[in-house]
Amino acid sequence: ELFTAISDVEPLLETHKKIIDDLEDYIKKEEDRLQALKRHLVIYRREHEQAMEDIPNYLGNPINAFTLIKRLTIDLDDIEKSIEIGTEYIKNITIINNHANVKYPTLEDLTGAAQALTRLQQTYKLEVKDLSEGRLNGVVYSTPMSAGDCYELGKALYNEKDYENALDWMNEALYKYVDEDQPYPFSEADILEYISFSHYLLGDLKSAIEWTKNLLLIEPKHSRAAGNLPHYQKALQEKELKAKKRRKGDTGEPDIEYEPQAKESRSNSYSAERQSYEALCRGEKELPPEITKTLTCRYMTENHPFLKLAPVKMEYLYRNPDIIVFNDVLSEYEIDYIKRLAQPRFRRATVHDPATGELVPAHYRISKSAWLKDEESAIVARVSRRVAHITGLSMTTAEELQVVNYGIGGHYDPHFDFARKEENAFEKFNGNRIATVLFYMSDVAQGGATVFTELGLSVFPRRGSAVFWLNLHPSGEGDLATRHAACPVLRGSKWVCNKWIHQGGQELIRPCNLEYQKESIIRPIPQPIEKFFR
Ligand SMILES: O=C(O)CCC(=O)C(=O)O
Ligand SMILES: [Fe+2]
Repeated sequence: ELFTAISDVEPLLETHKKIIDDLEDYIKKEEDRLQALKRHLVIYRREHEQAMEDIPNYLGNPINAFTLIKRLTIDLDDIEKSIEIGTEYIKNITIINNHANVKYPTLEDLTGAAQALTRLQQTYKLEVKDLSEGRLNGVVYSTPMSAGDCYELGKALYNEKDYENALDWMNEALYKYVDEDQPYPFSEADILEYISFSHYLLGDLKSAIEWTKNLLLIEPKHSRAAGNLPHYQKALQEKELKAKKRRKGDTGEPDIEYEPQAKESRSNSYSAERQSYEALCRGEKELPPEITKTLTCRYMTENHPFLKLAPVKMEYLYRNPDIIVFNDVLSEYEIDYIKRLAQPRFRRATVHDPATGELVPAHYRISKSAWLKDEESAIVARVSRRVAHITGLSMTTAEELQVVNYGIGGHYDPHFDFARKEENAFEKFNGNRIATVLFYMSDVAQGGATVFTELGLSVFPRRGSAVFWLNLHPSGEGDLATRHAACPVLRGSKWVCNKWIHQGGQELIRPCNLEYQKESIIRPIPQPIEKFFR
């Protein structure tokens, strides 16, 4: 027993002190924990209220979509961890247990949203600073991103080996972290470590050394940094030695050096098509006057007797090859109906992975789509009939109606709609895709144009209109000038549906001929429609 001698009790005071310290420490941690949870609650509440004010507008903003996914993945994990270290009582109300029936995004979703943001950044030349402040093209659309948002975004990109973009976002995270004074599950040193390691992986040893030194200044005992520094320094020395030797011409090695990829060299290495695509997406290219002066518009009454009663507004967007837009060819009712029918069947666009033979999500095409049959709905059949009327082509071998919705940063890289000879596709359709009719079922607030990379033409979506072009020359050969793409959606949601018309059934309507040059799509009309109605 200790109490019998005061001297023996004395050590108890130490224990006592320890308990005070421990308890203080524990309470401080609990308070921090509750503080962090309260902070999450405030953000969730604030964002939810904003979202409910105007849901499509809120979710149509890529930054809001990203931060929503982040809140439901990374932040939710954080909250859960916080709660787990709490009492049994709190454990019993764990969020996930109680809401098993609601949807949660996955970490893949977070990565996807992060990649979408960098795609938008690159295509539309957006600055990290603007995005992180919630600005798109000069207008503020969302609450600024926090240091934590930027950090998680940087981390997702880093994990996808996109070190350039990871660096930009980590730098932004650092900038915000210093000002924010928030309890985060990561430290300033963690950000600095990502920055230095990204520099290293990009081959920029000098910057890697610089940033590792910064890290060691704020956390001198950081063991990985302390280990990496001499490694980087040695690598740099060797590299400089090699460079010196090479200048003298006595390395005996081939003259190749791994240089850090500068930003400029990155953008210069883009293919001409990529550059054309991005400029067109930004709406920066204008058609030359030789083309624009040939572009006319009129009411179309030919191709089918029905059009005499209901003429269609048609406008040339390009001549030879002819790209035509038909305005007001889908009604609001039809649009809503088609969207509602398609949505429950949506699947992510997939491709066959040649290595595994499995269907994997296609990176060149980020969207969800579904197919609708004429037989299942009078509305779908009506749309097919309308396509027949306005194009004058037979629908006997056309594909079903494809309905597509593009998500955050959704896009479709440059492609042809026709199958190349070697692809051997479309046998069951009696021939190649002779024509495309692409209906727009939404306006798009920013981005989302359909662009023709060979022609230098951008078409910005207009709800209810349809673009039409022939993919094949009269000889049946694919027309390379029809190469086109769907630009990433910057703000808003893009809905389209399309009808692909095949060669089979057109033998008498558009007999093929061996001339390579394509003729005009629409036959000349005898009289303008206005005369009928006057
Ligand atoms: O959505 C667009 O603007 C173009 C879509 C497209 O080219 C396609 O689905 O083949
Ligand atoms: Fe296409």
